[in-house]
Amino acid sequence: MSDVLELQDVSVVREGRALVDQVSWSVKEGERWIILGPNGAGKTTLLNVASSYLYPSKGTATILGETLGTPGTDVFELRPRIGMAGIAMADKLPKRQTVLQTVLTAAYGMTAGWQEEYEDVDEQRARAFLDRLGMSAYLDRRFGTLSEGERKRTLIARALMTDPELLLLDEPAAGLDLGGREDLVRRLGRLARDPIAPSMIMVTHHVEEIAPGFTHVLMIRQGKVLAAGPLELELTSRNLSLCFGLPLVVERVGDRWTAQGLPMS
Ligand SMILES: Nc1ncnc2c1ncn2[C@@H]1O[C@H](COP(=O)(O)OP(=O)(O)OP(=O)(O)O)[C@@H](O)[C@H]1O
Repeated sequence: MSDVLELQDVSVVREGRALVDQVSWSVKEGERWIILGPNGAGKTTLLNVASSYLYPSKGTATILGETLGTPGTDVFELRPRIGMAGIAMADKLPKRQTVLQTVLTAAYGMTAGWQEEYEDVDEQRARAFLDRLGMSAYLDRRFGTLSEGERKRTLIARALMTDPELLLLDEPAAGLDLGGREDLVRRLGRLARDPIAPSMIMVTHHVEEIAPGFTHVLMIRQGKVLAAGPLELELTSRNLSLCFGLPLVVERVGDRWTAQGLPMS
């Protein structure tokens, strides 16, 4: 299996502080990773490196075989190979665009613009991805009028539109109600188990949001890797407690995970 992402001793330093601190991590083709960690741990910073939008201050980051900051690497060729769904992207998209337009513009590497002649085949693909994310009833709705959950599902459909080799999801279930979360987890589970779906990395704060089909976990705290490896081996009560800084018990229930704090003595 080839490497989709290979970080070697990567640090991201801002104002003298390492937001990501000497991280070495490799993601192989077909793996589906969860990044878990408390607020401010450096999860989004790490995802920004993986998306090629942030260069390491130290160390090397190789994404889909391209090493950032080396002469042979053109990030403008690399970026369309990476799908990214997160709040930062939502803010860049025009609120007046319809849901279908929002997804379609991704095929042309744009956030806006409806003057282009779109190919039928692209429109069919956009409709198919939106259908897969349960958004068929919203094709003509303006993006800015969507609920949090609907927006998140649209962004995932949009990220899939370029047929990425690597899909990055930044807290896709944040802000969703219980039904919305479970619906999204089910859809992400279907995607994660699809053998032709891209390699995936999902940032989350909650083990309950880990969809079946995800295979590995990276736990970070204060920019440092605390644990990295297969979920069954690394998602333990001990690691989770160290990661979040309080005693936690994690359990696997069927093909899902749940965690809770130990009662105070
Ligand atoms: N440009 C910057 N300059 C200085 N500090 C920054 C900068 N960007 C982020 N930080 C800090 O880096 C740390 C890590 O931020 P990051 O967004 O990666 O954390 P996170 O794990 O995604 O957090 P959350 O779970 O709250 O979203 C935070 O303490 C944040 O305040």
